[in-house]
Amino acid sequence: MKQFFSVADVANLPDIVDEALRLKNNPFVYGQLGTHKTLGLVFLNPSLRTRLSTQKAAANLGMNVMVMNMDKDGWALETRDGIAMNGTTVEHIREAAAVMGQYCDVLGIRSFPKLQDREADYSEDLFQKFIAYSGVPVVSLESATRHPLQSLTDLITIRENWHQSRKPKVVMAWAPHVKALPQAVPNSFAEWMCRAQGEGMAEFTIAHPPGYTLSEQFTHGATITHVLDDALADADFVYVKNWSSYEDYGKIHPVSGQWMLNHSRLALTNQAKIMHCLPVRRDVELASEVLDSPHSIVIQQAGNRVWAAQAVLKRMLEQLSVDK
Ligand SMILES: NCCC[C@H](NC(=O)CCC(=O)O)C(=O)O
Ligand SMILES: NC(=O)OP(=O)(O)O
Repeated sequence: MKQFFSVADVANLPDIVDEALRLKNNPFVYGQLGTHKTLGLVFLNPSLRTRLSTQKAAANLGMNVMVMNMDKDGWALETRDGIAMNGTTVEHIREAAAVMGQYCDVLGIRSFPKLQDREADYSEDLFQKFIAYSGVPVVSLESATRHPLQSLTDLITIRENWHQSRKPKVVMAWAPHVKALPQAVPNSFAEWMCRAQGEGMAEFTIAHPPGYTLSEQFTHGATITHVLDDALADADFVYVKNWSSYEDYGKIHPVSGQWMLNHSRLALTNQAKIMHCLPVRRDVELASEVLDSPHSIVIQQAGNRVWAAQAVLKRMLEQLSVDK
């Protein structure tokens, strides 16, 4: 594996899920694989889970890790070509990424969308330039349009919590929020679940209010409804997430009806397990009574971030030794 940006970078979905679960049972079995290899984690936005779980995964593989909070500690980064840098930006991504590639064998980068210009965000310009100029394998720590380490984690967590022979019904339910959030997490979850559905691993439904349709490139094959209660009927897993509008890009539209999942809504489901990538705003996105109930698997889900990251880094390290 030379990059981890989308589900398309995974050749065999069941294989990587199985491998992550084997690593969970036996975390240190590849403890020498990363000896004398350095992982650089570059953050242009805040993070708790991604930062700590990826560091821990790398440590389990014997790697050294360096973390750079580029937004706070780095020089202001320029990504545009063909302009004189006579303003506030100090260092061009051409040099910055290339220099980090000199110090690191694998790089991870987190870069959220600005939510102002859809075409610019969805071009993934910064991420693609980072890959192009760093010259080393790059793993997404959440880009403008996707969060693949989260989505792999989500698949692992569903697998761990499903013991029946029929396919689980997985519902991604839009939830309210006070500010405009990226579509990266829901795009990515949809992209991974549509692939899983295509491979007979699940049935996937998305429920959102009118005006919150995601780009079809991520949701192709999913059942989509504007009626939350219809979606919740017989659901085995409910993945709660807010996102801002893709159509009226980055905007929040007023919604009618009650979209926050609470106990009475939960009663419509098949005793569903409740998932959220976190951080979650209690009693805005999701009722505390649900978060604090045995239905919630959000902490287990966050814990599984380690094994997703470890499975991905392991594959990148194996590729490095092939390319050597
Ligand atoms: N990495 C996980 C989610 C990150 C981001 N959430 C946030 O920015 C929450 C901010 C707040 O609640 O103010 C998102 O939804 O894409
Ligand atoms: N779920 C997730 O990516 O969390 P952080 O933003 O804290 O890394």
